[in-house]
Amino acid sequence: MTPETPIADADAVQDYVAAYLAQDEVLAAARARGVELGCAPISLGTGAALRFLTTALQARAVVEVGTGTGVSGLCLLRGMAPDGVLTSIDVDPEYQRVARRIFADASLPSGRTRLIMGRGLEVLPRLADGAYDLMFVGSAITDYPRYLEEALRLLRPGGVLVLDNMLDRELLTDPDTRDPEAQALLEVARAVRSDERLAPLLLPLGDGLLLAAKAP
Ligand SMILES: C[S@@+](CC[C@H](N)C(=O)[O-])C[C@H]1O[C@@H](n2cnc3c(N)ncnc32)[C@H](O)[C@@H]1O
Repeated sequence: MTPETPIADADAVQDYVAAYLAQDEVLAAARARGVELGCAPISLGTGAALRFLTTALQARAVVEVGTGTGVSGLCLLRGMAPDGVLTSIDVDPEYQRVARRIFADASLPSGRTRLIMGRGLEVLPRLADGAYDLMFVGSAITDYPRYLEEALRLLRPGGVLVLDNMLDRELLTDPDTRDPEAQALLEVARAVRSDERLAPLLLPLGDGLLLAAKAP
């Protein structure tokens, strides 16, 4: 489908969104590996949004939690400045091994990516204050409220926090309101909305993308 084709139904909307993301062979391979390994790569629309954001921010330093097989990393890097560095954190060394290979296949110099193995909440406190243009988080939902605290410290003024899965239907329609993941989503959404230092924007892409820009 091309952007000129009329939109017929909900599935067609996803194709329509996808037409805005140039998915070359490397990106398609990263996505296929992610699906094969069961690590749920970001959606095409989310990828387009990440590339858009790093381009608009002229990002030179980005941090993400949840490397996976490198789909989100590739999208972020494609918008970043040519000498920009992506710091990507994951608990799983196997996923990071696959992502390292994908980044090499994309002809990215090794200095453009810094892959750190560990839990987000253990690694983020070691990173420098105010040094990042964008932080992307797509894993460990129960930790989201703590990621927000870290983002407020790590982002430069004008920097953007991007949280994925914010409209996860299964979680948000779960009748068991004590579910820790559902609680964490609601808590972080409330915290973002009520923080005067942040300008929020919720986009219905993928499982829901919450953007929060830190006031200059
Ligand atoms: C949904 S996948 C990420 C997909 C990736 N963003 C992509 O588009 O290819 C989630 C990843 O987060 C990692 N992960 C889970 N909990 C984590 C944590 N507490 N800290 C860091 N990484 C974590 C998993 O190992 C997995 O690779």
